Amino acid sequence: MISAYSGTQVRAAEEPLLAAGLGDVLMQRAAHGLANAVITELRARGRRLYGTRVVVLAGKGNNGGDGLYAAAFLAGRGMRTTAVLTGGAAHPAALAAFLRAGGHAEELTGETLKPLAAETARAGVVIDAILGTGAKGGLRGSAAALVEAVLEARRTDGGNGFVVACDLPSGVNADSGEAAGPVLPADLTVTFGGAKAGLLADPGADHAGRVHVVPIGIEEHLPAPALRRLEEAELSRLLPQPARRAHKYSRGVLGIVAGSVQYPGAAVLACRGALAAGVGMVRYLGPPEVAHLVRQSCPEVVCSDGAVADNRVQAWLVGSGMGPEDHEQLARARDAIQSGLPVVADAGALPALPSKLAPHVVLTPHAGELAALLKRLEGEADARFGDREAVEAATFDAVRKAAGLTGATVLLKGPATLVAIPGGEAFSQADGTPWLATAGSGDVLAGVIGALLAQAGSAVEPYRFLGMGDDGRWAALAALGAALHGIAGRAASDARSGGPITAGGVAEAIPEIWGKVSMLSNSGAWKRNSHSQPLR
Ligand SMILES: NC(=O)C1=CN([C@@H]2O[C@H](COP(=O)(O)OP(=O)(O)OC[C@H]3O[C@@H](n4cnc5c(N)ncnc54)[C@H](O)[C@@H]3O)[C@@H](O)[C@H]2O)[C@@H](O)CC1
Ligand SMILES: [K+]
Repeated sequence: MISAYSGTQVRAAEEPLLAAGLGDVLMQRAAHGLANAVITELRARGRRLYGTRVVVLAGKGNNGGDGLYAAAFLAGRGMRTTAVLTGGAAHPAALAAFLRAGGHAEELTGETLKPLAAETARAGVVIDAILGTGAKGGLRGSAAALVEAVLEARRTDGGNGFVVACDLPSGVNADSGEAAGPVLPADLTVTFGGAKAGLLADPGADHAGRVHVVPIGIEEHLPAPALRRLEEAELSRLLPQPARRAHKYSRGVLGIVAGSVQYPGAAVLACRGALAAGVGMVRYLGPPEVAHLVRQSCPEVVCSDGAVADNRVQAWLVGSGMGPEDHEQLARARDAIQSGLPVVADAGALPALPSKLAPHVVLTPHAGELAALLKRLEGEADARFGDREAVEAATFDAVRKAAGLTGATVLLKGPATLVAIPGGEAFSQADGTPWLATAGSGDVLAGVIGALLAQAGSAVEPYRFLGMGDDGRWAALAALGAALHGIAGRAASDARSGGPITAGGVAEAIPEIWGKVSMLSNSGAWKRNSHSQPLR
């Protein structure tokens, strides 16, 4: 699991070591980690160190100090290093070490801005160390102008140097991932002590590139993370396996209220997602025309046009492919949401939610749907997240706000899918491929999460190892669903040499992904499925 922290959490964890006079030691560890990452990257690209040009953009704080010490180390390895001092001053000891190592420093002024931007754009390696966790707002003034000029120079002259962000891309908010000003997108972010939450939430995640965490000795002082990302070991642990004496009802029955005469395919895809994700049985409730199509495509599904109360299920999925005119389906969706059972509320169910929900209700909006929901809840006049762009500019804040206002677990779909519960605990999963942005993909995801809710029952024990409160299990299941869906999408595309995929193709890829992931033990070794018989 990747654990990510707010800037404040990391700074608090540094406090005891700073008080013990270890500030410079921490900085040296960070700088070594950064320099080593640059060397590893150059070697992986088959580039020699000696003579390669490095430009470090160094702010006046400790982030700039890390960058300068790292550049000093690289200068010692024969790299040609220039420091651009963006804040009119620099960390004194780090600058002295950099100059001693043979580095060359330039002040950023109105006159030097253009040539320094051109030099940065041409450099083989750029270390972005303007701002770190001490940033207040985005890049401003001459540092902002420099980054804009570098971006422009790269656009026009095609510079393709490798950009490494020191701790986080400068101007990205460490807590939220927001970027109020220009940002130099990184190929790699080398972050210290623990990942910052803003590196796992868009738009910060988009700017961060790959994220590499360098331990610096503060780890034991870190609190529970602000954001978690499940990796294969946790996914393997969370995936349910049928008991030897399981029957279809004990394995979980999912009721699906989805699709409409206008969008019948959504019902089919939600059913296919659910069937692929291990549920014992799917019951479909909807208009006869849609039920007919569901029966044709998924003969495993039991269809009816009856009432929610007449169907014994362990969880519901409601809303995919439904519109405001589908009164009968919306009435069923409301009944399901009020049943007290775990529910996935998707698409058409989102505008019709009751005002107070609980974390066993999992909302699955995309950015546009989340904006509409927040606009309704916050009131049009005060809405900070009035449109899709506002949500996309601050995804982590938006999803936490929605969880807080509704009381539900909220999953915001995107390249980094975020899941939050009202208490603030959250997950970020980025397992997929941009090919997943295809019609019907969300219906499959809703089906997968519904299936996981149906299989989970009310048990809390299997989730304890995540170190979250009991309500966190709903978010964990939603994150597990997002991960399965993402990995399956990637596998489906890989099977076509990286080509496009369809929503149906994602559903088809899920069982094999499930099998592969569930056979990975926590130590990363292969294990036997719990239901398989020992071979003698
Ligand atoms: N505190 C520690 O013990 C450690 C800190 N480390 C590094 O230190 C960084 C944090 O250092 P600092 O607290 O000095 O903060 P930063 O280096 O992030 O920046 C602080 C400086 O930038 C200015 N500033 C803030 N917002 C600005 C904006 N929007 N535009 C222009 N200037 C702005 C501030 O006035 C201040 O002078 C971390 O990101 C990490 O890289 C590491 O060396 C590890 C140890
Ligand atoms: K930085």
